[in-house]
Amino acid sequence: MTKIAIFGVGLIGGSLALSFKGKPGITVVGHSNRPESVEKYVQRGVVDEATTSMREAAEGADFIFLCVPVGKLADYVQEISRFHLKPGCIITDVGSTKASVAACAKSIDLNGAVFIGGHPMAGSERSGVEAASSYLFENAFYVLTPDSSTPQDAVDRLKELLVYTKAHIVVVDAVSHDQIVGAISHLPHMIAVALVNQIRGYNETNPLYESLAAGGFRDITRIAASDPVVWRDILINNRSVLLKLLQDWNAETARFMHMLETEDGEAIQQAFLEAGRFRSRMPERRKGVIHSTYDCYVDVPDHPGIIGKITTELGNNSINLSNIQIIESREDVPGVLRLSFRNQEQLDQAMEQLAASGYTIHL
Ligand SMILES: NC(=O)c1ccc[n+]([C@@H]2O[C@H](COP(=O)([O-])OP(=O)(O)OC[C@H]3O[C@@H](n4cnc5c(N)ncnc54)[C@H](O)[C@@H]3O)[C@@H](O)[C@H]2O)c1
Ligand SMILES: O=C(O)C(=O)C[C@]1(C(=O)O)C=C[C@@H](O)C=C1
Repeated sequence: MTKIAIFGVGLIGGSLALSFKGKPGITVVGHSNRPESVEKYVQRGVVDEATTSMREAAEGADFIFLCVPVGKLADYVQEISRFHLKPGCIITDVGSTKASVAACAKSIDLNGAVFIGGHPMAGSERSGVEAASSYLFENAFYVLTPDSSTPQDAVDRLKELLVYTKAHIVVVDAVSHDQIVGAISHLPHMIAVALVNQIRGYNETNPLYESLAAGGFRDITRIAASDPVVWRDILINNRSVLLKLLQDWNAETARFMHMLETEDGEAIQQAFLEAGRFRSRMPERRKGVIHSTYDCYVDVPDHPGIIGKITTELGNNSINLSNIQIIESREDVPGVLRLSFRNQEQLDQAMEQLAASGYTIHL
């Protein structure tokens, strides 16, 4: 039996547990300090067993996944390495920053275990085990950050296990990881939060800001609703990278200020053109909970019960939705729903069914 221990069965830990659970020869054990959480994990069927004892979860494990906030990773590595670990046990983490946890693992005696940093590049603004999904990592990149002293057979064993996540494994060094992920994930989270707070300020004196906020504002600010503790830890941990990135960001906004001050329409057009070209090169392949390649948009009258009506109609025809999202909903005007499916066939069937029922569908 391969024993997998998961510390921190939240969005990411729970999604990993669901990817592994029920696979041949695998048993998944979840850990939480709180007895009520332990009960919840088992009741929800996310893990095979759960315990409040760190020792019980860690000892005998072939793989240990640390899925707690970044600020707690070093404590967990230190605490776990004091137990009697199975020789060759692989300790890995899912933290959104990699350099500090790698340095911590390198600085202590792991008692025969091997540490390999990891980071699945998929997630959501939601948190907790309630948001976990076995599909979260499908088609996403999953970064591993071994260094030159990491035994190759351990890296291979971890890669073999991660096949169950259906993610694409990519090996990057920890420092480059923090630099790149700082730019494509941490900086956007700061910008989204700053933007929402800016508008929240205006809204205090005029609530029309909130009412009129439509697709553009929602698209760019979804991640502003992310977990405060998780993001506090990420940003503080990667602060030296982020301070430099914010300087570059200030230079970008200064460029816009200059274009406006000088009424330089050509430069504005050029900025949109270049951004649009780069953006369109990005493949729409990150499915996870939120992203799906098999999406369609449905115009719906904005009245109570419409979501239930559509889901029932699809369910009655054996068409399974993977996600449903309200893109736009305003008083007295039609709203837009994004419907996501797991494959093209289900999408085609749904579009046919809903069109036959008189809905207007867009791709
Ligand atoms: N949210 C994302 O999109 C995302 C994506 C990839 C990686 N990550 C990383 O995954 C890790 C977990 O994030 P998540 O989104 O699953 O968060 P989450 O809040 O859903 O889960 C965190 C888990 O850690 C536990 N925990 C243990 N000690 C804790 C403490 N002191 N404070 C708070 N929680 C504690 C919580 O009970 C919970 O089970 C983080 O290191 C994060 O950087 C997050
Ligand atoms: O999709 C989201 O909501 C995410 O924030 C996922 C996201 C990202 O920024 O892309 C967030 C943090 C990670 O560590 C990896 C992925």
